[in-house]
Amino acid sequence: MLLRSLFRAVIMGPPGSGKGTVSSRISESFGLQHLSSGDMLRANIKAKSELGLLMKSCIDQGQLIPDDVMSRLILASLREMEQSSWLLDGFPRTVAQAESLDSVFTVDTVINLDVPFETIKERLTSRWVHLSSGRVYNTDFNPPRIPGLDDVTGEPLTQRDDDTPETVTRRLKAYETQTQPVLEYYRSKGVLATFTGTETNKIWPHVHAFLAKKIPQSQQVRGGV
Ligand SMILES: Nc1nc2c(ncn2[C@@H]2O[C@H](COP(=O)(O)OP(=O)(O)O)[C@@H](O)[C@H]2O)c(=O)[nH]1
Ligand SMILES: Nc1ncnc2c1ncn2[C@@H]1O[C@H](COP(=O)(O)OP(=O)(O)O)[C@@H](O)[C@H]1O
Repeated sequence: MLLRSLFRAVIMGPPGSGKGTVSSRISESFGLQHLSSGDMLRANIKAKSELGLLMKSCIDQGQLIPDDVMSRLILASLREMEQSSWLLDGFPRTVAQAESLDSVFTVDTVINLDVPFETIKERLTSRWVHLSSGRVYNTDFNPPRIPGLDDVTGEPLTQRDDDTPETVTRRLKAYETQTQPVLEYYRSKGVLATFTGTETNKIWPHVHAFLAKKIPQSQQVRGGV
């Protein structure tokens, strides 16, 4: 068997900062497996499990899911990806979650998308998603080829129940109070890399150049941006 070193990364940033969009580009360029906490939660909700109902009520109110539930869910998935290089998107969102991740895995790098709140609010109300794949569109930035339909499957796109202006305000508040301390946690460990800007297409080349230096050449799928 060919042994190679594994690379484990986390992507952080306020809701709507472009984590999902940048994660897709990172997976495509560097072959990291993308695990999105929000996509996992929405899959649980769609399956209508009892836990899914609890999750939906938290999400729709713009609140975080309790740490113990969240850590169990994510760590179970990561244990199944023991042999993979991965990119975690949306987890950890609290210092307690970061500590539980740390107790099992070493995070090599944390990419922090630093996008102003004013920029984000407009984006989220024009976000459209394909629920089962997690593909994300925007009526201004990256519209689907046929309005309202997913480019790959042709299935209808939907808007998220938590992308209303009121819930976005609550999510940004939760980010400030509960998630920003996680940035400090990773900064003190020396693994935080912050990318500031208002446009994903301008931020992305910097993220690409940064990762190209960190990830062994053998793991990179494509060279270009
Ligand atoms: N106008 C604009 N929209 C963007 C940009 N980058 C991403 N988006 C859109 O903003 C919304 C939020 O992006 P997403 O990647 O889902 O962010 P996340 O919530 O951090 O995962 C989506 O509808 C994206 O298509 C950008 O540079 N400009
Ligand atoms: N790590 C987490 N801890 C607690 N709640 C979470 C976590 N990840 C996602 N959620 C819940 O799911 C919602 C949507 O998350 P996500 O899809 O990552 O949205 P966004 O990328 O727009 O911030 C969050 O507002 C929160 O209620």
